[in-house]
Amino acid sequence: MGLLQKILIPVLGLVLAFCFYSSRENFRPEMLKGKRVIVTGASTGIGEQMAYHLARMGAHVLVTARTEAKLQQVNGKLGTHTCTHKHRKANLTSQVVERCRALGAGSARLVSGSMEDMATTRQLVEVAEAELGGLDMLILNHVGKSYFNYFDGDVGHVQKLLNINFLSYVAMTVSALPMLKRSGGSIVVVSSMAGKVGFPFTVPYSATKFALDGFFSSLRQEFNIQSVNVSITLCILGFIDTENAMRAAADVLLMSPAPKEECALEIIKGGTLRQREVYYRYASTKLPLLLRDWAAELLDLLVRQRYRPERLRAA
Ligand SMILES: NC(=O)C1=CN([C@@H]2O[C@H](COP(=O)(O)OP(=O)(O)OC[C@H]3O[C@@H](n4cnc5c(N)ncnc54)[C@H](OP(=O)(O)O)[C@@H]3O)[C@@H](O)[C@H]2O)C=CC1
Ligand SMILES: CC(C)CCC[C@@H](C)[C@H]1CC[C@H]2[C@@H]3C(=O)C=C4C[C@@H](O)CC[C@]4(C)[C@H]3CC[C@]12C
Repeated sequence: MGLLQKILIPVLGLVLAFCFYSSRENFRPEMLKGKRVIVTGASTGIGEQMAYHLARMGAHVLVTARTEAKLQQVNGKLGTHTCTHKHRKANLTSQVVERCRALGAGSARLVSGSMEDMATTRQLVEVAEAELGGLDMLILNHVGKSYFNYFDGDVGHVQKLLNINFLSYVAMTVSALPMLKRSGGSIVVVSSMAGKVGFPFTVPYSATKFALDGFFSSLRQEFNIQSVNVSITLCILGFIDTENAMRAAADVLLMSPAPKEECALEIIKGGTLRQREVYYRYASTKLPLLLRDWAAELLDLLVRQRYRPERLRAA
């Protein structure tokens, strides 16, 4: 009996775990060929890298961001295309879009507008319907600008950030759902470790990311009960080396960031395989979360030890 408990049961557990994981479908880039995908917040960072991966895989990509320099580049000249409309619809040439086309995208187009305004979300989805004739994957990735410092008591900023980082995700989902139901498509929600655990210096941002978990994890349950064939993948990311993140936090954090290119690919893989959650990097996100429910104070302490508050920039 002793031998059975010590050796056989763990071995059986390992065999079962191996069978479970190896029976899962493997990712192949061809899975994205011809798929119609929206990537929000794709002018920089992880969103930009996702657009390039999707383009290489032959997807039809529709990228969004506000109208800023990088997306205003027309025919190689920065800022020559001045925009008089609040929301420029469809088919604008941009740096990111140009590169997507060069990389082999089925098609690539830009729709710009601020996600602070819920009317924009509806317009974005309408353009997708008109131009792509449907939608297979909605990747919600954009985030509004915030500060990396002690909470400053600005309630208006929390509200604004909730609009951009949370409510617009809800509104985009509601508008895109009929198309996603028709295609049996996927919703990919880019969140953060800061949406699972409280970290210092990102109070408003963290609130918006926790809200995403509440909304989309509940919605996933309802989809399941109602047999709605639309997957929801919540992505839990650690520190990633995007320009904005590095500028805000690299001096203060005692940890090395993971590469945005690999991060972008892992998000696409997880969404395509219809995984419930993506953890990137796995070891530095999933493992600390094991502590969260059983030794929360220990996790809080370990986290604080990785911060250098004396290096915060004066607010
Ligand atoms: N980098 C990191 O360390 C981590 C990132 N994440 C998550 O990954 C995702 C991407 O992060 P990252 O690549 O670093 O972000 P970036 O700051 O590089 O990109 C943010 C994108 O959102 C767009 N955006 C900003 N404000 C608005 C707005 N009001 N309306 C519409 N679009 C807007 C920006 O374009 P524009 O300004 O032109 O509008 C840009 O394309 C986010 O969801 C973030 O929370 C999670 C954990 C860690
Ligand atoms: C020690 C471990 C348990 C892991 C800790 C990981 C922590 C430190 C990681 C996980 C998520 C990360 C933040 C994030 O999600 C997004 C941004 C936005 C960007 O513009 C500025 C940087 C910032 C605040 C990241 C800072 C570092 C965070 C808190």
